[in-house]
Amino acid sequence: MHNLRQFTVPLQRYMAMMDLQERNERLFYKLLIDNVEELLPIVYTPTVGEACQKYGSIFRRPQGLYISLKEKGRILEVLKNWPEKNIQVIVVTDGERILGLGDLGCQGMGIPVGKLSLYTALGGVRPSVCLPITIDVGTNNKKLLDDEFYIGLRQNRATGEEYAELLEEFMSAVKQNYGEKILVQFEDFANHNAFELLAKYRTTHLVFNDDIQGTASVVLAGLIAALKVVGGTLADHTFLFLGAGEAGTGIAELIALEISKKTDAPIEETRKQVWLVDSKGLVVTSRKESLQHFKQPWAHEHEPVKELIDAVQAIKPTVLIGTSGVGRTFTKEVIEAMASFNEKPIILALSNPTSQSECTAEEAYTWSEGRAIFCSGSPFESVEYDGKILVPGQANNAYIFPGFGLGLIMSGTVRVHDDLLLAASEALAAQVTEEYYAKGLIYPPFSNIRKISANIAANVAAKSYELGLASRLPRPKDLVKHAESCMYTPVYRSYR
Ligand SMILES: O=C([O-])CC(=O)C(=O)O
Ligand SMILES: [Mg+2]
Repeated sequence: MHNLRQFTVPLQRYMAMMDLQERNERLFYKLLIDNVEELLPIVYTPTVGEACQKYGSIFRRPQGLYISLKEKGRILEVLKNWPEKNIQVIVVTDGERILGLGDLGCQGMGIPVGKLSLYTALGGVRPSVCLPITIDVGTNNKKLLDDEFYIGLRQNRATGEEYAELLEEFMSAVKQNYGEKILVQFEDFANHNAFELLAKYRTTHLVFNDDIQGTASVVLAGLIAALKVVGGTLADHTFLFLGAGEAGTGIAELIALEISKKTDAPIEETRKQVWLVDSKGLVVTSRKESLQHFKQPWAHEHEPVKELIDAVQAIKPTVLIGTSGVGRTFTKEVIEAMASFNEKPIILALSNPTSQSECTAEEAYTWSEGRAIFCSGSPFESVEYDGKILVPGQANNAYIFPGFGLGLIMSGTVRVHDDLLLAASEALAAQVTEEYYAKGLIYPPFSNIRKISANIAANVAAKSYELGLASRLPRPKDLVKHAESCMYTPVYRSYR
């Protein structure tokens, strides 16, 4: 840590950490676990975003497996080249929508690498069973195509049948090589592929889309916890999203599902409490024909509204959630409006990395006179307002996916069911203690993440056994203990 702290530029720390991961894996994980709050922003959001943007020029050696269009017809063979034979989790991207940074092509590899290092550090999944994969079908990022250091195929993205065939070959090769219970986490695919891939493979493979389902589970957990601070039930709230992509519609659906389960109202009804704004304005019935299919369930009866501020005024949400990937869109007017009709407005600026956040913590607190319950996707420092220190929460997927994955693996779960996501949310929310509520916090600190992950894993596994999706029998009696006993822990002997 002493050496690492000599570097003042976050990207240099990132590079030093990547070198360490290569040179001494145990020390890498020991450091990451013992200094998680300090190092998470380095190996993960926001620095990993910058690393992906500059991946070509900071490249030293490949950290994962690249599968390109050129390997079509030989993907199984390529998988067999990876030195580890026993793989349990794959995180795969095609780099088309890296965080809120857009198409970074092959340089998106930083994301699967970073996510899997959190599987190990936060969720205790052994490093040797993790495989980062980037599928290279080209990039439409002109700047990268012209960059002499770009590491991927220099062509525009393959689409349509060519793309679908490559993905199909990949998914079947993965199952053939690693078996039925290999967990495949889709990460940072563009909307137009993400929903389709999830729908296509969720019935035949153990797949999980972190941007749709992981984000949803984390945000739902925060909202369940927030009820303790603001009162009422989820059903009493009205939700407005800016951004109707993977995160927005994924969160919206899980909220509607949870309310439906709690109130016995049909989901078609509970969806009406959730409103989405996309780049063309409020998603309303009159736009239905022209909407992409994943937005259609959210087209409600309302006159057209173009601007976010007007939608906020018209809908009067209690919860405002930003998932647009576009920074600085929660303006002073928007936050002030939220604060004018809510005693404690819940404001979640989820877009990553920090540069894409819909507003800063300071803006949310200042413009709401210190009353907002604010969380962001990427971390923000505490803010002093009116003599008080206000601590923003980080509503980041990293709370859920490592524990969620551990729960699936340790129970031998064969398919991901939405109820498992709800189980993960409830387990995370249950980790927020009175002490945190009193400070207005709706997420526990990352310093407790290993314990949190064990609890999430246990609750997910319990639900999986209950639903008959878990193949590892007999079911352990104490699932929290079992989760802890499964977790990889880098230990050093003390000679003192
Ligand atoms: O990586 C993160 O911090 C969360 C995430 O999945 C994304 O923004 O795509
Ligand atoms: Mg992502």
